[in-house]
Amino acid sequence: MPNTAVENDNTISIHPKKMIEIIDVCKSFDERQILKNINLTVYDKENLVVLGRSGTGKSVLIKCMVGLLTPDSGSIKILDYNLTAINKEELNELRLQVGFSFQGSALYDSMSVKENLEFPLKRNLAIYERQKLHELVIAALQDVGLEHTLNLYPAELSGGMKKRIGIARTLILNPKIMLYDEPTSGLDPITSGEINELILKVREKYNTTSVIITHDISCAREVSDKVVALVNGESTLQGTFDELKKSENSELKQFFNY
Ligand SMILES: Nc1ncnc2c1ncn2[C@@H]1O[C@H](COP(=O)(O)OP(=O)(O)OP(=O)(O)O)[C@@H](O)[C@H]1O
Repeated sequence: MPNTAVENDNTISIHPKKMIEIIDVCKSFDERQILKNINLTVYDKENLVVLGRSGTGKSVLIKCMVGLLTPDSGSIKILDYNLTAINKEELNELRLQVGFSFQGSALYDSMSVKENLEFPLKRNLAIYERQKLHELVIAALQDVGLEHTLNLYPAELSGGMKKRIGIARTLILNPKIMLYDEPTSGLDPITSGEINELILKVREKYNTTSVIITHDISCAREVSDKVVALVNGESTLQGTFDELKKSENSELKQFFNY
């Protein structure tokens, strides 16, 4: 993790930069409380995995982090933006710096891979020059090892390829933070392993800070610096993968023994 060194007389103190800070976030739907006092901090270039069973509120949490849902209480600070007091213009600025890789890849079926990748460049960065678009699309495809799919359509891609193209489409805007929602769901173990490698490669190349939402234990083990387990909507279990593996919490034990 890179640190900011602050020199003060003869002493050097090290302050890792906070990229995401979530304090006491609660969210309910009707009478049902999904998130209960969630607290977590993600530092620069850190990979935080949010681990939890289906329906524990992992996607609700990630949606709160990009302003798609509003928490009932608590605060969310991302980069220098306070999401609980953000205006529309600032939210748009923030969204340019936060790449959200959706669970289902969210590719447009009627567009080729090339058109899918050009879309955010045109819409978000107003880049229309053909040569520039081509260079950026090829570079993003090279990053995920899929240059040869340029003219294919989503229906012609495997599940793993779709996930990679979804990541390329997010990376093309050069975000500071990557949010991955279930990056390995529905994939075989070998393809999942390739996606895990890609997540690590993305961090190295782009210096991204990442939040990875998953219920895939192998993914958590491979990519995490830190893990937060959501159990009954609470984030009380936090630590490294090995620390959480030793937890006596019965739900977490079942997870690790699965
Ligand atoms: N917009 C919504 N309105 C009402 N209930 C919702 C809404 N979004 C999510 N929920 C509920 O919140 C709970 C948590 O959903 P969420 O999608 O966050 O689970 P998850 O942990 O991501 O599960 P999975 O691993 O299966 O994707 C579910 O019971 C879901 O029905």
